[in-house]
Amino acid sequence: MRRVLCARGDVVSRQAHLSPAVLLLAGCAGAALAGVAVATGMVFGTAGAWYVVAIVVAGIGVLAAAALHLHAGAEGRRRAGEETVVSYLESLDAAVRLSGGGADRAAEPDTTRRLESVAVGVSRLREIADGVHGVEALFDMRGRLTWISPSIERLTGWSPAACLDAPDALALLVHESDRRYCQRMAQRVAEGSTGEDFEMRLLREDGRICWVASHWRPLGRQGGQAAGLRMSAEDIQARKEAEYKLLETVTELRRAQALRERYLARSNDERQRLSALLNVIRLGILFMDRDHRVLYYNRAMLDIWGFPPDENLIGARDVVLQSRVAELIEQPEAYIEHVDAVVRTHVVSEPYEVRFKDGRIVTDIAALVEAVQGGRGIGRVWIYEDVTEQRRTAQRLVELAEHDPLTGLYNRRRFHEELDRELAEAARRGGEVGLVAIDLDGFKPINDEFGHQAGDEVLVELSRTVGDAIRRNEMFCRVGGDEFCVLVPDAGESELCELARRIVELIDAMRFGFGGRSVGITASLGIAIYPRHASSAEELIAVADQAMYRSKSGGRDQWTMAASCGDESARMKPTETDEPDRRRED
Ligand SMILES: Nc1nc2c(ncn2[C@@H]2O[C@H](COP(=O)(O)OP(=O)(O)OP(=O)(O)O)[C@@H](O)[C@H]2O)c(=O)[nH]1
Repeated sequence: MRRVLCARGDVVSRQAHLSPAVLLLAGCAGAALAGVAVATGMVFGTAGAWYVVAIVVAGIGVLAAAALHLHAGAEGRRRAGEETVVSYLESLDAAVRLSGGGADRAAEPDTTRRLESVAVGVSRLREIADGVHGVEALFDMRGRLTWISPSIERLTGWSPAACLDAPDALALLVHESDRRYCQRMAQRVAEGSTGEDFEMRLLREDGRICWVASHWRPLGRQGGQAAGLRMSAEDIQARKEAEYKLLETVTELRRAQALRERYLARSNDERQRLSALLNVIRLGILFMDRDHRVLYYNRAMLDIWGFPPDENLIGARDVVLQSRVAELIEQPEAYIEHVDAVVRTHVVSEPYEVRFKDGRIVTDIAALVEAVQGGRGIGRVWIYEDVTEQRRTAQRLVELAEHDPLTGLYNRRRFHEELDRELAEAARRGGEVGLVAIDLDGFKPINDEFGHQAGDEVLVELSRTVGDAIRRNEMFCRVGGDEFCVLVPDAGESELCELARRIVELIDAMRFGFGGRSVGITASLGIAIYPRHASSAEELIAVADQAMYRSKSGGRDQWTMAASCGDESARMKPTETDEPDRRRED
């Protein structure tokens, strides 16, 4: 007899089939008795009577066999019923224990009361089975579903009946990706494992997926052999969705983190490259944030402002920096004023020259650092450049361009510039400008006789001697080989004559020792005054030269004042009658 716990929790006892062997045995017994009766009738000759007896006996035999079999069937059913009852009692015990009942009821001897209890227990079991939240399912050892809780319908949409009718309940209910694993777990339990816990996906009737936490347990294992398998499944879809969401969030976070790290690494690389670049350039770079605190600086900045190479200025306020550098520069107040003015503007500042006490010259330029998204600037960048060398080089170039390299006096180029400027100024103010032209007498013979070096010496010494006699507002220039001139602003005739006289005397007094001999030299001078003698620079030079030539032609070692503008002949060409102003004092 086979017992099946169906979906409603009913016990269905199937009628035992009449065993053919029993019927055969009973028939044989009846036939044997009939045979004995026939044989007896034949022997004793009372065949008709014995036939009747035989038939009766055979009938009795068959009836006896049938009675015996029926008795045996009833006994089997009784035993099976007892087994069922015992099984349910066990379940009931468990149910009663679950529902808080005492164990003593099971010990009551009265069978009726026990059966009533069994009925109550069965009813409770049904309630429990119907009301379980998770899915409970029983399988036989061949893997066939024998019962499943109604909750399967809520979970999957499949009714219990549909599950029971399915040829393979696991194929119906379990997602194909997890099916083999589920079967493997069941197999392990069938082979002796006490239980297997795992998670799997159920396939809903509508095609969607539902995650469950599953447990395979052996059912009624006796002597190591399980009577069936029980599968429990708890709906964990919400948890799985939360896990998925969490996983997605974590994945998203990881992706964002990886992205951030990649950008950070790239940004660090960029910063390193920029820092390397900024550290090799000679410009001092200083970034101040919008709160006037140091944000970044390079090595050159430390160097320019005299900070030690390991100085940490990050976060230092601008006023602190200013107080640190104030003692290094020549006009700290003016510089601080300049900085204050710059930070009030939003434009790129004009280069500002800072002079250091040690002679260095540094320029600064500042610009607002705009925010990427506009709005307020995020700080200010200051760029410092030590221009000391540049200035020195420029100064040297200017000197070379404006000075005579041998004597250091201003050269012809600078003389012309200065002459134009002075004439313009005199014209504007209605003043006068005097020009004294000087040409050495007999310089060539010194070169020829004592060498070029000796000539140079004469030129240098003369420049120094005459230069010492020149006032600060006067300009002494070398305009040719042995030609010089003095530009005298705001000078009257008498002053110019006095100057010429002094120069003639100074040169005349000079002595040089060449070749063991004492050698002297003289000069011829000509004086012209703007605008009295000329109306332009070129004309003034020409008039002064003419006066100078008159000094030469008049015997040298003397000076000559140019004739007045009205005296045409005096300005054009000296003649015998053009007596130069000999004002030379011996
Ligand atoms: N040593 C030297 N000689 C120079 C330099 N520049 C020009 N000279 C020479 O100066 C001389 C100038 O010529 P002149 O003015 O005719 O010589 P001078 O003998 O003074 O003639 P007068 O003016 O007529 O007396 C030339 O011999 C040039 O070679 C220089 O830088 N150094």
